[in-house]
Amino acid sequence: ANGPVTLWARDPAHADEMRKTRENARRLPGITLPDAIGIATDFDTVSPGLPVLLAVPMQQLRGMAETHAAALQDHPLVACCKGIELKTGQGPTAILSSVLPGAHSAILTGPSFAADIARGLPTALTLACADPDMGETLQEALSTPALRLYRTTDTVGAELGGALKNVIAIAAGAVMGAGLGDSARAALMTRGYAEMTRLAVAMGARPETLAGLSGFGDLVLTCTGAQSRNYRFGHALGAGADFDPTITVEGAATARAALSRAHEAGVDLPITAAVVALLDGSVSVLQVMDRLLSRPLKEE
Ligand SMILES: NC(=O)C1=CN([C@@H]2O[C@H](COP(=O)(O)OP(=O)(O)OC[C@H]3O[C@@H](n4cnc5c(N)ncnc54)[C@H](O)[C@@H]3O)[C@@H](O)[C@H]2O)C=CC1
Ligand SMILES: O=C(CO)COP(=O)(O)O
Repeated sequence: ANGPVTLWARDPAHADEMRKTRENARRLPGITLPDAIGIATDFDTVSPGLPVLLAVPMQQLRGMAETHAAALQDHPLVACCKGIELKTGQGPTAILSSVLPGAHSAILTGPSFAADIARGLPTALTLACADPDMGETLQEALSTPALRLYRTTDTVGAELGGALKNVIAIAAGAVMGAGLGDSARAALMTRGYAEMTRLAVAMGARPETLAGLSGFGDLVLTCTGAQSRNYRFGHALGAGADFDPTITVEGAATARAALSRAHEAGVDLPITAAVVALLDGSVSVLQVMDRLLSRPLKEE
C-alpha cells in the first residue's frame, strides 16, 4: 500500500514463478501480489537506506544475516520473526546487533496472520525500536489505513511477548486437542500470561509491554485462532494426530530456549516446562495437566 516494495526470494525458480503468476502459491495462496511489489533475487538491487523487513524463521535469522551482511549493513533492519535463538538465548534485535555491529534494528510484532494483512483486513501491531527517532520513522513508513502500528522502545518486552506466546499457544492447542475444554484453555492462557510476564520482566522488559499487542494481544490470537501453526501443532499433539514437519512452528525451539534462560534467571515456568516435556514425548497431555493441577495451592 505504501509501495514500491521489493520482495526478495533466495530461490530463483520461485521468484520467476511469482513474477509470472503474481502469486506466492507456496506461502500465500489466493492473494494477487500488487503491482507495486517487485520481485528480486539479488539484495543489491534494493536502494541503500530503505528499510529491510526480515521475515524468516527465528532459528534461520543469524545465518541469513551473516550470508547477506554486506548488503544489509546499509539499511535499517526490521525483524519480523518471533522467538528466541536456541543456541544463544538471544532475540532478533540482539542477533542483528551481534552479526552487524552498528546496524540500526527494530522488531515488528503483534497479533497478525499474514493472510489477514495481505487481504487488507484491519490489524494493529507493535513496532519496537531502541532508537526513538528511527522507531517513529519506521512507524510512519510501515503504517497503512488498515495496518495500525504502535511504537515502543522496549525491544526486549516486544520480542519476548511474541516469542513466549507461541509456547503457550502450543499448550492451548494441546488442551483443546485432548478435549479438556474451553475453561481449561482460559486458565492456561491466564497463567501462561503470568509466566510470560515473569520471565520478560526478569530479562529487563516493562510489564506494560507484555499487556499490549505484542504480548497479551498476540497470546489471545494465537491461542484461539485456528490459522495459528503453533496452536494447530499443539492440537495435533493433544489429539495424537500427525503434523506436517515442514511447517514452521516457532514455539517448539523457543520453549527449550526460554526454559534454559529461565533456569539461569531463577524464574519458574511450569507451563513452558510442560510443553518441553510434551515435545520430548516423555509425558502425555493428561499427565502434564495432572502435574500442573497438583502444584501447591498459592495466591494468584
Ligand atoms: N505467517 C504469519 O502469519 C506470521 C509469521 N510471523 C513470523 O515470521 C517468521 C517467518 O514466518 P513465516 O513467513 O510464516 O514462515 P514460513 O516458513 O512460511 O516462511 C519462511 C520463509 O523464509 C525462507 N527462509 C528460511 N530460511 C531462510 C534462509 N536461511 N535465508 C533466506 N530465506 C530463508 C523460507 O524459504 C520461506 O520462504 C516467523 O518467526 C513467524 O513467527 C509473524 C507474524 C505472522
Ligand atoms: O504470530 C502469528 C500471529 O500473530 C502467527 O502465528 P503462527 O506462527 O502460530 O501461525
